[in-house]
Amino acid sequence: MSAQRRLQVIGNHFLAQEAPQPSPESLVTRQNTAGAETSNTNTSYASVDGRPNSYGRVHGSVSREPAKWRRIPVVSREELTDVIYEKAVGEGIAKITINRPERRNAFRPRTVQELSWCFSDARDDPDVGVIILTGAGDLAFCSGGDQAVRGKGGYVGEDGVPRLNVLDLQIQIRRLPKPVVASVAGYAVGGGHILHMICDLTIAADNAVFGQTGPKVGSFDAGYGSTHMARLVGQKKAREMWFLARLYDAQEALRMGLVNTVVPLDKLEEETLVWCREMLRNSPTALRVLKAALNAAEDGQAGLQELGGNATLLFYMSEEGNEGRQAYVEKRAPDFAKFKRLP
Ligand SMILES: CC(C)(COP(=O)(O)OP(=O)(O)OC[C@H]1O[C@@H](n2cnc3c(N)ncnc32)[C@H](O)[C@@H]1OP(=O)(O)O)[C@@H](O)C(=O)NCCC(=O)NCCSC(=O)CCC(=O)c1ccccc1C(=O)O
Repeated sequence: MSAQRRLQVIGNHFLAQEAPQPSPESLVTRQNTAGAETSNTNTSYASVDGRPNSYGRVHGSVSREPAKWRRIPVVSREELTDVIYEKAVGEGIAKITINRPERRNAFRPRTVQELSWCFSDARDDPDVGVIILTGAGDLAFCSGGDQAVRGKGGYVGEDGVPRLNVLDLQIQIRRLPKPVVASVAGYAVGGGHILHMICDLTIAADNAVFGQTGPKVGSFDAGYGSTHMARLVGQKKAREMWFLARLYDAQEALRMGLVNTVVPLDKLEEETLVWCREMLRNSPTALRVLKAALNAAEDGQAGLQELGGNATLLFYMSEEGNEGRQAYVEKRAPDFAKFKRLP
């Protein structure tokens, strides 16, 4: 441990002991003004006596400071028009913003293509540990497919080809080996609702509105959009959401298990950053394998392939895995006998 880090840890220990202790009430789940449950926004950990436990003493609390965003205007050699892509300076957070507020951030094929490029960049960047997906402005996260460019076989881009390329994007987010957090203000409806559901976590502003509109406009998602929804909210509620195509406010979405927390609109980015920073403190491999495992429970053979890929990655990083490769390169028999067969 570096001297600087050691000093910081010792400092945190004393700070935690000497700082005014949060009251037990501030540590438990609170009621917001609407009377519904919101998760604690203090980022204190629950503790038996209201005092920070040893983890809290060592690590201190998570910063609520705004991030300093660096904009990346060109990705995959393409200038972004429909999406804003940013990375937080000095911390492993990437933010991808759907930027068509005049259409409530509806996506057209180009939007989806740009989102895919950004997610791909964030996946490949070893300094990025968590990715935020959000929408420009306060009125919408995303209102789904842009109905103005919907043709007979899908959404039509400049090349004139009809596409449903958002389905590929859903799979990309699902399989991305880093947490993806939806930060939702305003409407998350139609295909936009599916995008937030496919993200690993959803932080909702108190003005957020959720729901499927497909059956009202002649569309449906019989893939993740319905089956993953049923895993989140249960079969009855999923059928209600799709068959009636009603819209639900943020508190209702929280009660249904569609979102992780609800915060005041002006705290949305702050709270999203806190959740990201908290995850960034944790083992990236643990998060990666957990995401793959949770996916595998739902995704059949494709999910097992993803989980299996993680097992292979870890094996390639092990001495035993390298002994096999090294022996082949050196044209000798591998000595696997030296590796213990653990129970
Ligand atoms: C989102 C609204 C409820 C917001 O209402 P409001 O605040 O009153 O704003 P408006 O005045 O309605 O909207 C402002 C402006 O934006 C235009 N707009 C909004 N949404 C869209 C949209 N989706 N497409 C095109 N344009 C949109 C609106 O027309 C206004 O423009 P003006 O020029 O000022 O008139 C409300 O806007 C609303 O209900 N929007 C439509 C929501 C909707 O039905 N979305 C499509 C659902 S279907 C879908 O997303 C399928 C997606 C898909 O590709 C798919 C297909 C198959 C399988 C899976 C998928 C998948 O996505 O997963």
